[in-house]
Amino acid sequence: MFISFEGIDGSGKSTQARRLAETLRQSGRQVVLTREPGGSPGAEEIRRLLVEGGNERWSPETELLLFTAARRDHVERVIEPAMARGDWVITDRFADSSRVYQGAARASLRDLVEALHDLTIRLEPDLTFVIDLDPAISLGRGRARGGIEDRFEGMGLTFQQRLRDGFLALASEAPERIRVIDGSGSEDEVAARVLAALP
Ligand SMILES: Nc1ncnc2c1ncn2[C@@H]1O[C@H](COP(=O)(O)OP(=O)(O)OP(=O)(O)O)[C@@H](O)[C@H]1O
Ligand SMILES: Cc1cn([C@H]2C[C@H](O)[C@@H](COP(=O)(O)O)O2)c(=O)[nH]c1=O
Repeated sequence: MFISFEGIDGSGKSTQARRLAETLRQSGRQVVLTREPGGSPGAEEIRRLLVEGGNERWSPETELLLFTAARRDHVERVIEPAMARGDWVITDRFADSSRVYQGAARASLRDLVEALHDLTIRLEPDLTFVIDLDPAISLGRGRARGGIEDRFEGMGLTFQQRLRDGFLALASEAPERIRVIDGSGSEDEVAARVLAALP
């Protein structure tokens, strides 16, 4: 089973991905918990290029190519081998992040995002949880981690609202794969909603 967690910056994806992995491990399953951009040594190097780039270093097209190259390596080196072993794979972000951040909210690269995905990735999660949260709340969960996430968070409330709309639009296009989880309330409350939405 291949599961992705998606959503705007600070919505609680990493927390919920980790909690689901812990719950599944407690029930005896082998689980690989991973993330994007990154998840494999090569993809983590590409993540550093994106982080160190700052806002001005890469054009939107180059940035999309870097995210896609990182994903290709992650799929080849981590996700597919884990699935071949029969492990569960839980990833904190996958292709829907490119669809929304690069394809919908930031630049008009939607067709290129899909073309690159079809040519080089050709894999979708069995199940995707979009952790949905009002950006006023996620931005309020103030963190200053100094990384790529801050770059997008720094683009403000309007941008984060566009991202949220993008994830909700994707969910309505693929209801068989994507479950929207209310990300408000305590960690425990959100974790219970995720578990209740597992098939
Ligand atoms: N339900 C919750 N209520 C309050 N705080 C939360 C909740 N879930 C997570 N947090 C806190 O909010 C912050 C962001 O959570 P987390 O890192 O899980 O989000 P994220 O969506 O993975 O963020 P990013 O995409 O920016 O990496 C963390 O400090 C985390 O401890
Ligand atoms: C996979 C992927 C990610 N992004 C953006 C989304 C976030 O702002 C950062 C990653 O930060 P996180 O704290 O690790 O979630 O990168 C993107 O724009 N496109 C992508 O494909």
